[in-house]
Amino acid sequence: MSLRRASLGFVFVNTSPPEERPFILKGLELLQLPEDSTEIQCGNIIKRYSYRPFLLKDICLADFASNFDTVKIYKKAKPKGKGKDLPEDNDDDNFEDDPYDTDDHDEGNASLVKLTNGDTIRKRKKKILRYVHYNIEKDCENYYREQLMLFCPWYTENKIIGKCQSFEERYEEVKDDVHQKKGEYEQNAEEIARAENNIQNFDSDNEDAYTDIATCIQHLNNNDADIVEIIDQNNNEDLYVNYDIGQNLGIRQTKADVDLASGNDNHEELLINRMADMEYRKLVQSFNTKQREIFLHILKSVKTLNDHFFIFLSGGAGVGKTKVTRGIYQALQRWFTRRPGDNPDTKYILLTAPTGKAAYLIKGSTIHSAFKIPANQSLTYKSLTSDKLNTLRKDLGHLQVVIIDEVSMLGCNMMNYINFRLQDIMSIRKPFGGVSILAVGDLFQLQPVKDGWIFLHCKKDYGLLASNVWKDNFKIFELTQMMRQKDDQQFAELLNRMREGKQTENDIKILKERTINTADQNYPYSSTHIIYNNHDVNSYNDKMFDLVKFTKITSHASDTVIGDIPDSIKHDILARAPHKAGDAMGLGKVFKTAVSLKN
Ligand SMILES: Nc1ncnc2c1ncn2[C@@H]1O[C@H](COP(=O)(O)OP(=O)(O)OP(=O)(O)O)[C@@H](O)[C@H]1O
Repeated sequence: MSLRRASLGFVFVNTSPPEERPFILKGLELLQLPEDSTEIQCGNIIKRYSYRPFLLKDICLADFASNFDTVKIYKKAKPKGKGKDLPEDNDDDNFEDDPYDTDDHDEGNASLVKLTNGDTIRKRKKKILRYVHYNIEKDCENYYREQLMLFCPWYTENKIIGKCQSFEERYEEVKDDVHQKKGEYEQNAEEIARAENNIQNFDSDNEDAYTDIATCIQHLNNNDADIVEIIDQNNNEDLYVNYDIGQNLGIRQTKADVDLASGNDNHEELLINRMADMEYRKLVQSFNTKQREIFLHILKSVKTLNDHFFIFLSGGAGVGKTKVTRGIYQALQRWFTRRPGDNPDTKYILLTAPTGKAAYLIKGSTIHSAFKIPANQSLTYKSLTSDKLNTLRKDLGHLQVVIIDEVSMLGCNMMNYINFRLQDIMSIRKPFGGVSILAVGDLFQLQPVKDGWIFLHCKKDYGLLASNVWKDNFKIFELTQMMRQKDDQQFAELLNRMREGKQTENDIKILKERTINTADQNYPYSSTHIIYNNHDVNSYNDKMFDLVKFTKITSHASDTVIGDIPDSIKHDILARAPHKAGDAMGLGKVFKTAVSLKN
């Protein structure tokens, strides 16, 4: 289960050796440090643990990280003027490293614990603990160091080893305590490790082991059989079936892979947050020649070139752009997290789209949210404050590839904004900060809203004088083979002819035959409607609402400000809340719905 959807929170402790741990630089307070000070890093869990007071001397890092959160102390101050003491966007304290863990508090709360560096923590609901998980066989010293670091109390990290010559030796001295403490966090850890080992060394002798760990195997086998059928329908079946993506990606070929290639599949990959290996391989095996070409080209660029790539993957409706993008995303995700100890949550690739709906369809993020671009504002580039930039760097600092779907809806000013934002995040003055871009879409489809086409010169930020990042950098790769099936295919071919203005008289006739008037008895009210402007959308929705005979509900929005802050500030915040739906990201004051209506 993805931990993002669990009811418990989780915390990741980076147990890599100190010299390999990334850190976040302090903001403006750096300027106030003495010249010879080396205290340039922001706080983090491990540092805070070493600052714990005597009262917590016996707790280990695992308990500390899992049980305690940092809190910000809110000093009650009398507001002097309108909006004067509104909470600020930036917190000028030492908690930039855990922006989502912090909580506001009054001074003098007895449940708070003060650390020796002045920070404050508070006991909260226990969180699930995640850490690097070194492999005892491949990296045993780091394995033992990690166990000691997490499950034995310490104050100075370089003294964890004690007087011993190796971490293993020290571990032997305290292993009973470590086991006991570890058991609280990892129940059945040894059995799971054994099962994982079995899966990796899968052979015919223990193939039944899968039924113990995955009871849904029969259901999956049935699904797989369907997918294999699709592969079999392909004219070049040998070519695809024998193509082994594993070799290309460094994934060892297992007995299960061989079985899969021969259609005899019974393998289930137990991985979190990504497509199962088996499904992924089948996806790649089903690519046609051109799809495979672009897929391999991108993989090769990532694996062999030090330089980045800018590719525009285009093609008409139904040529498989989305399908190939899914494959590329999965392949890159595996490539970037292939080393043992790589944190699977590190963002090396971003899957984005210009609108919420397009982002939802690819299970990605909108460009606005991924790059913290303010909505409803002019696209003149604004740098982030150093605190916000540090937070974003922490999240996206390892970025290697950005995939932008439905790129036709992305305007030239927005493209410019992304270019500058990535340069700021990566601190590299090269196009897109040295991050590769895969733009996917069809410029004959939807065009940008309130922005110019991507290939035009933008009019902001001296854009008319500058070169155009799209024209200067991007190379086009076009998919041409229509892959839609049966009835869909005929219609998609018609659309593709229209796309190029080459529609026939018969095409026009077919389209005209399909027009229907609202006065018609068979008018399909429940079909999706595309309406040109918001005003007509609202009238249509009101009409539908009136027509519905089932239970109707009308909700009126009411804005409230909660929190322990003075009333005058609450009023100020409320006064700033937008009233029009257009200013509130489409959220109106009245929401109407009814049983049987869908939005
Ligand atoms: N190599 C393939 N083998 C079998 N089916 C395929 C292949 N490539 C694509 N398809 C199928 O063709 C259909 C269209 O694919 P996809 O949605 O990826 O195309 P698209 O170019 O993104 O289309 P659109 O621009 O309309 O969104 C899907 O049903 C997909 O599963």
